[in-house]
Amino acid sequence: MQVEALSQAEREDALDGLPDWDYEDGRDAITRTFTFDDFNQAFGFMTQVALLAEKANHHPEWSNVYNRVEILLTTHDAGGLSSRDVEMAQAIDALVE
Ligand SMILES: C[C@H](O)[C@H](O)[C@H]1CNC2=NC(N)=NC(=O)C2=N1
Repeated sequence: MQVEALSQAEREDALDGLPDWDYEDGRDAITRTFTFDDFNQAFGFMTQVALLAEKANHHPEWSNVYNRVEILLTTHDAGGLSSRDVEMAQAIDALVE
C-alpha cells in the first residue's frame, strides 16, 4: 500500500502528540530509547514490538544493549516520516504505559 511522507504541518502535529519521541532531522525519523530492569524485560518488549510490526507490515530500525532498546521509525517506501510511523509509535507507547 502506497503511503506518503507527512507534510511539515502534519509532522509538527504528529510530534506534538508524541512527547516521548525525538525527531531526527537528517533521517526524517523519530527515535525513542526504552530502558528496562534487565535483558529479559527488554527482549520481551522487543518481542511485542516485533508482533506489532509484522501485523502492520511496518518495521522498526532498532538496537538493543542489555536492558536498553533504541527504536527509530521512518517509512522507507515514503522516504521519510509517514502516518505509519505515528501509528506504530502510538502502539509502542501503549505497550509501556
Ligand atoms: C514490501 C514491504 O511491504 C515493505 O518493504 C514494507 C515493510 N516494512 C516497512 N517498514 C518500514 N519502516 N518502512 C517501510 O517502508 C516498510 N515497507
